[in-house]
Amino acid sequence: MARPKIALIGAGQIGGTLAHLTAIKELGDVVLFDIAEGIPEGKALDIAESGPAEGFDASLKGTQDYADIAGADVCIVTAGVPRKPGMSRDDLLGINLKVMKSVGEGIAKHAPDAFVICITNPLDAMVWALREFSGLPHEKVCGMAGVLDSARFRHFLAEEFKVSMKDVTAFVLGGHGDTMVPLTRYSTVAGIPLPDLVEMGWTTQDKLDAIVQRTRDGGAEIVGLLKTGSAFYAPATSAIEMAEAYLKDQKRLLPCAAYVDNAYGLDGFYVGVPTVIGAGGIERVVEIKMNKDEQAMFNNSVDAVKGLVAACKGIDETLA
Ligand SMILES: NC(=O)c1ccc[n+]([C@@H]2O[C@H](COP(=O)([O-])OP(=O)(O)OC[C@H]3O[C@@H](n4cnc5c(N)ncnc54)[C@H](O)[C@@H]3O)[C@@H](O)[C@H]2O)c1
Ligand SMILES: O=C(O)C[C@H](O)C(=O)O
Repeated sequence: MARPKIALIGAGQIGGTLAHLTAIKELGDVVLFDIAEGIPEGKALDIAESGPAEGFDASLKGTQDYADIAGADVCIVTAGVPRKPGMSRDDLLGINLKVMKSVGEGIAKHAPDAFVICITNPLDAMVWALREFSGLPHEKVCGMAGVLDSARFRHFLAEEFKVSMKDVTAFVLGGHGDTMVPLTRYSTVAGIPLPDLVEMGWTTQDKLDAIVQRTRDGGAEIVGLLKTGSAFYAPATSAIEMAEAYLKDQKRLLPCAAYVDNAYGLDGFYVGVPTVIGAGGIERVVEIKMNKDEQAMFNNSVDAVKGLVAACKGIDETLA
């Protein structure tokens, strides 16, 4: 049986890391696409040359031709521009919307059966636009953010509690922006919810609040340190977790930006929610019960994404 084909649209910091992880984990053969001549070819060759020492079987090809992604099983989209210190993700909307148009058309023409994971920011609006431009089924187009934001939350919690991050679970829902919603009641250490851990004296409410805020600012913290771009190791690893869930039909329950219809009070809208990812793509949107405060934070986040989607429609009339 042929190996799965993974097309990576964008061969920058995340694209290159995705290619490396895909090869090391032997998820399939890789096509790295980018408009920058030489970059995808150079990264593909460099990673391929690491194969003998690492011991993986995967072919890697760099290209500027969308025809090379033909028949891809998975497309992961990072094409576009990252933010710099002082910018918000939303400042990228105009420039990256144009990129989503060409990428959506390329995927529609050459890989219409692929499971598509968008990473480009501002995430929730870009995944919506990518789906519109590509015309692919909603369950085959999603965005990566919740896995990353939850991983950051888990890391900070594991440090605070001095326990293995393997035992920490967390859910961050809503849009991937300043309004994201880290849900403390649904985040646990080995099944013990965070509010109980506060009562047990493992931490204080103030410290937990600070960790929640650090999670919300997680992307900006890395941008402030790197200065020339944004995070790429954890984002790539998070997207690979989603791609693997699809390719191996794992039925993982992962938070991601998915098309929500008839749940969470939404009627056909992309935002971060818990989903089940398997061979069918986004097989299920899981509607969890929220209390009044959680619902208010979620609604606030949805409103922020609605504003960005409206801005997209204002820029490109084919989306209106
Ligand atoms: N969703 C998330 O959680 C998350 C996390 C980190 C970064 N991001 C976003 O991911 C995107 C990529 O980040 P990065 O660090 O890899 O950036 P990068 O600048 O290193 O790479 C982007 C690549 O896209 C290419 N590109 C630009 N226009 C293109 C087009 N029309 N077609 C194909 N390729 C094109 C560029 O040549 C470049 O190589 C940014 O928008 C960033 O904000 C999102
Ligand atoms: O913060 C950014 O600009 C990149 C990404 O969205 C992140 O959360 O790391």
